[in-house]
Amino acid sequence: MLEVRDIQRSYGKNKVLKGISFDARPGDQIAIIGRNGSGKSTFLRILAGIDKPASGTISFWGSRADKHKSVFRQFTGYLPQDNPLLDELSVQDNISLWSGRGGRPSQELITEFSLDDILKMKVSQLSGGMKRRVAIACACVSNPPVLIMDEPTASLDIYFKKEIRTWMKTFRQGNGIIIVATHDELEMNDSTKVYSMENGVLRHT
Ligand SMILES: Nc1ncnc2c1ncn2[C@@H]1O[C@H](COP(=O)(O)OP(=O)(O)OP(=O)(O)O)[C@@H](O)[C@H]1O
Repeated sequence: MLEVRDIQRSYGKNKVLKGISFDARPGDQIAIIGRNGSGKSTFLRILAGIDKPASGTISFWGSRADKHKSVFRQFTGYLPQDNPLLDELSVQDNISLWSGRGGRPSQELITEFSLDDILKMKVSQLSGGMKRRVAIACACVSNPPVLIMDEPTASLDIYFKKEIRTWMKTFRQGNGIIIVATHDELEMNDSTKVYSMENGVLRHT
């Protein structure tokens, strides 16, 4: 269970988030849509613990995230909008870095994301779609119950889009929660709730 209450954030005089509140339950996919610059990425960074709100609270299964940094690490995987991978390292080294534990990624993760053939390749040698798939694998490496995804399929071809959407459905069927910022109608249609970010607040559509 994820509870978000009255999150506010400004950049200087620019009040970007004016009070964001919602709940999400296992199996939910919450889509956040909105115009460019409306604050979706700002909110997702706060949800992932990368950035701090000026006020408001986030709780994962009753644990207040602002009280303990480890709550974010335990409960969330985060896929940022831009490629978060280190291009000069191999796929395997990127995933190991993300896991924080070193060593080889689990066979389950390798199979799930079809990584076997590319494990030793440098990220710089991969296609954009494959980089996105590896970035999602990195976000999932510690098997988090909540996945925060910032435009996961933007710029992907229709085949990758379909595979990633199917994977997202499977993740939710396993009781995962997905919070996704998107401009993609199919991702909106897949979602259990769609909110629009307008003037710093979320409106149910
Ligand atoms: N680091 C920053 N410093 C100052 N202003 C920022 C910073 N990051 C974002 N902003 C501002 O906050 C507002 C929201 O930006 P944000 O990236 O969250 O929007 P978005 O909805 O994700 O946009 P897009 O759909 O284009 O990805 C914008 O006005 C942006 O200029």
